[in-house]
Amino acid sequence: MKLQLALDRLTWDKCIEVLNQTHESIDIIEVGTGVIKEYGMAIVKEIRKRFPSHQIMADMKTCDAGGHEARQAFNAGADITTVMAFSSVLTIQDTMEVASEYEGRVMVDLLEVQNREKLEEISALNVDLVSLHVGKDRQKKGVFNTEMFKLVDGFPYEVAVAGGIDKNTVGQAASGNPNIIIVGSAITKAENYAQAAETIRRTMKG
Ligand SMILES: O=C([C@H](O)CO)[C@H](O)[C@H](O)COP(=O)(O)O
Repeated sequence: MKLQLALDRLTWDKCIEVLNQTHESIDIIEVGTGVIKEYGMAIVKEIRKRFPSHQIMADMKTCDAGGHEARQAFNAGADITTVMAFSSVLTIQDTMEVASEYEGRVMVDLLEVQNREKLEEISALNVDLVSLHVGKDRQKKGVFNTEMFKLVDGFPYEVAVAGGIDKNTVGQAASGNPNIIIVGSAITKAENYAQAAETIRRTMKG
């Protein structure tokens, strides 16, 4: 089970500061959508340069122009890019094709998806990695909970989970045995980033 740190709503310097203090506790660095909107692919390139042995996910949250956006992410040094499950199948297909050209991966973000038909539809596109995700705004009504695993039950996907997970809830999230646990604010808003990341990592490993 891997720990992915999501860098969201942070300045360039703060992203680097948080990573300098947490890199030993995390497996995957997520360059968040808002950070990419602020600084473009330059920040993905910078993080690639500074952390050459970490996996990097560019959270592009692509919903159209899949091929183009995937190319942007992989050219900048990302290993994984994201595409929204509600996008056209053609967008997901184009994203997948470019990923295979770069030997990269695609995480399909299931934000707001509630029906398993969508899961059937994307499995025909060779998608192998999805995220069960409670979005930032939706978190006002509740964070990630284990009921959400039902959506992917029986499908062969690798699964990531995200949405307000912290040191108190990471054990519960880990109980569903996801492949990746994504944590953002619980680390980036902590007083001591290193300690917060290490506590979460130790708790999820049981
Ligand atoms: O993708 C994310 C979300 O849409 C924020 O823009 C986050 O990376 C994900 O939700 C994890 O962050 P936290 O919810 O702060 O743990």
